[in-house]
Amino acid sequence: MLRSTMSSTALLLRGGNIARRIITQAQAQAPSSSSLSLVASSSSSYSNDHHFQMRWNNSGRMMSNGSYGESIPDEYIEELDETEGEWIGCSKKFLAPISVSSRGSEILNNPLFNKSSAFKSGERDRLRFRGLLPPRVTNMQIQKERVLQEIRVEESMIRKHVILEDLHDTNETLYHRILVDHMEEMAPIIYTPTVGQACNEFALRYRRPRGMYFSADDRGHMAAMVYNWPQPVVHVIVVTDGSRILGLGDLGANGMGIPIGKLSLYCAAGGIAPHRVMPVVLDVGTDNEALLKDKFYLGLQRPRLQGPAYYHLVDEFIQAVRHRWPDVLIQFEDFSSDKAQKILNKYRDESLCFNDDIQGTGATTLAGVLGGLRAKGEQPTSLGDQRILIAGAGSAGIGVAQVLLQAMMEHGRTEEEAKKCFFVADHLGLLGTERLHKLSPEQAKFARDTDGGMSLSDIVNKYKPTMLLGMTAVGGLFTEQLIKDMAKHCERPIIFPLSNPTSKAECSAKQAFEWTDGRCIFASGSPFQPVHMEDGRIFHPSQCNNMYIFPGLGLGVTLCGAKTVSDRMLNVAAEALANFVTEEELAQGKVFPNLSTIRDVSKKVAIAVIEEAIRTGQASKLSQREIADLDSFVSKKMYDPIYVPLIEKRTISI
Ligand SMILES: NC(=O)c1ccc[n+]([C@@H]2O[C@H](COP(=O)([O-])OP(=O)(O)OC[C@H]3O[C@@H](n4cnc5c(N)ncnc54)[C@H](O)[C@@H]3O)[C@@H](O)[C@H]2O)c1
Ligand SMILES: O=C(O)C[C@H](O)C(=O)O
Ligand SMILES: [Mg+2]
Repeated sequence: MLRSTMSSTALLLRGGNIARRIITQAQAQAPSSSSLSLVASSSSSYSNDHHFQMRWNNSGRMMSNGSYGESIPDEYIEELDETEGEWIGCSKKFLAPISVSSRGSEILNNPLFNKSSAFKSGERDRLRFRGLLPPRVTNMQIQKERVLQEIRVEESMIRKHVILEDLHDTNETLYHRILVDHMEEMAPIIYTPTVGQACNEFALRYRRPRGMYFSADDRGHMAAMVYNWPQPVVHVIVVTDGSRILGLGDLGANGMGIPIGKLSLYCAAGGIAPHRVMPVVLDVGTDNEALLKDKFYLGLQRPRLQGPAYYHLVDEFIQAVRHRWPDVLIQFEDFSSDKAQKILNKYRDESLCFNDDIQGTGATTLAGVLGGLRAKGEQPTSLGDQRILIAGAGSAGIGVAQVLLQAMMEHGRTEEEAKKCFFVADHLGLLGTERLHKLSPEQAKFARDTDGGMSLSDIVNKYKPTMLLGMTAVGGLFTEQLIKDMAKHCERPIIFPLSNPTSKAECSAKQAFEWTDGRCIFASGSPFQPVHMEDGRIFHPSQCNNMYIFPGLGLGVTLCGAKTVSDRMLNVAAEALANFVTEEELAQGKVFPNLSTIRDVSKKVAIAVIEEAIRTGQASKLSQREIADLDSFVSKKMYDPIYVPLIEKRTISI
């Protein structure tokens, strides 16, 4: 049964004694290293929570183990081919099987377990679906190539999105593999900007259920409803009430596309296992006239709940999920700004939650700004010397202002000094103290004593800002004149039109580079193609999107057992992201790392967040051993989409 050479060894491990035999063999062939590790990992494919690792030294003594102690349950070994269980590189990673309670067509129809044509012959017999699949066995590589081919010949972004979401509904492992391996190409399809169109057309394209809906008609039932969710453990929830989907406004229950897209990134970029996430829509109605009349719309066709009734519904939802999953991270997403900050303020100190549009965007933008300063040859301390014009005083604009202010204070400025750096404007012009009574406490902090109501162009000409950040959801707001005026006063203006999707960007990358003669430092919320200037120069625009922060932040807080998300965590996350940008990238005009590195970025962000949690005594879940080597702890916990051998539960349980 046991193959004798390491290179081709691929074994389904089922016994402690045999495991030792494998190790002995492996040792014999191991390079000069003093230890060799056998990692039996079900975390790699299905969860972050079952994982064991054993190390033997060269004399055959076990050096360390994981949660399963010294021996693996006494079963037997079965030969498999390389794609089922395999030794990977010199880390000699070995995949343990997953035991599943279903079999036959149930498995084929379960997107978490389905491998489609890649089910091996033995597995087809073992799980009793021989004959239910076409006979030829392929592998994941071939499957991936087929899907990529299908996506690449398709020109329409929304059709590409549909192809990928169909795959998401049928084979999550392959779906996430494709995202991990081709993040730069796939992110704009499954996430921003295409997810905006997917939300607009959500009801029209609705096929299979994904996520949970808690509606105004479910009041009083939510504590019971949460038990309808099929997974016993959930680590991350992304919830929206659909009231401000990207810059597209109130899309009601159609907003479900956003939690789905964000959670795909949690899995592929942040290494959270797909069965540990739950997308949620709170359907409190909609004030979108078109949806109220749309016969295909699937949400409640009545005006939105307001006032206490609204907040009671939110509260019932929070209590319900906390009751079933006390440690779950709740990410609030795309709530309209009048509600977003209030909800965050209510829950942030008592439970593990954060608002991505306020805090995630703040941390991401801080990282981009620090990158911009580096590109200009300036130190982070010079943040407090900047003049920052923020167009848009909603949750995003004020969230960014708050995080930047905090960072300035960390670099030695007083709050009063730091506040002077900001010029925050909304649709009525510069926030001024004369309208304090109409501003939220968070906005009021940035109101200026003079020039209240001043227009963007007058602010630029009078105060000569060094940075222009757009979070207005007004496409084209940054006109040629405005940008040219910026560039007149500042050698290298930082220009970030952050509104999404692309149609709402305050200006395009091409416009910003052309209007500043290539001098600006640019990043946008939605992606733009490289800009080819007439003189032959090529600029590579960066994407300043909160996807660089939330997956790693979520991974960090859930792994370490943090009870809350602190401001410092966001700050260290931003610094970790900023430090990830290489000199080479900066030289190309980029202030964010390539998306292809996002898993490494998320890991660094997670480690920074965990270190902060350790510092403040919040890392309740971690052992000393894990704390001593956070890098390998986090790496091992990250979900990696690969096919793992499946066996029937009654035969073995590990
Ligand atoms: N890049 C990212 O990661 C990211 C993150 C969060 C939000 N966003 C985007 O930011 C945008 C805003 O989000 P929000 O939640 O703050 O929305 P919001 O509607 O609450 O805020 C918009 C703000 O823009 C102001 N505004 C409107 N017209 C203006 C004008 N002509 N001049 C100046 N200000 C004007 C409004 O008064 C309001 O203060 C959205 O498009 C969203 O997609 C991007
Ligand atoms: O969803 C995004 O792409 C970023 C942000 O959360 C937004 O609301 O625009
Ligand atoms: Mg958002």
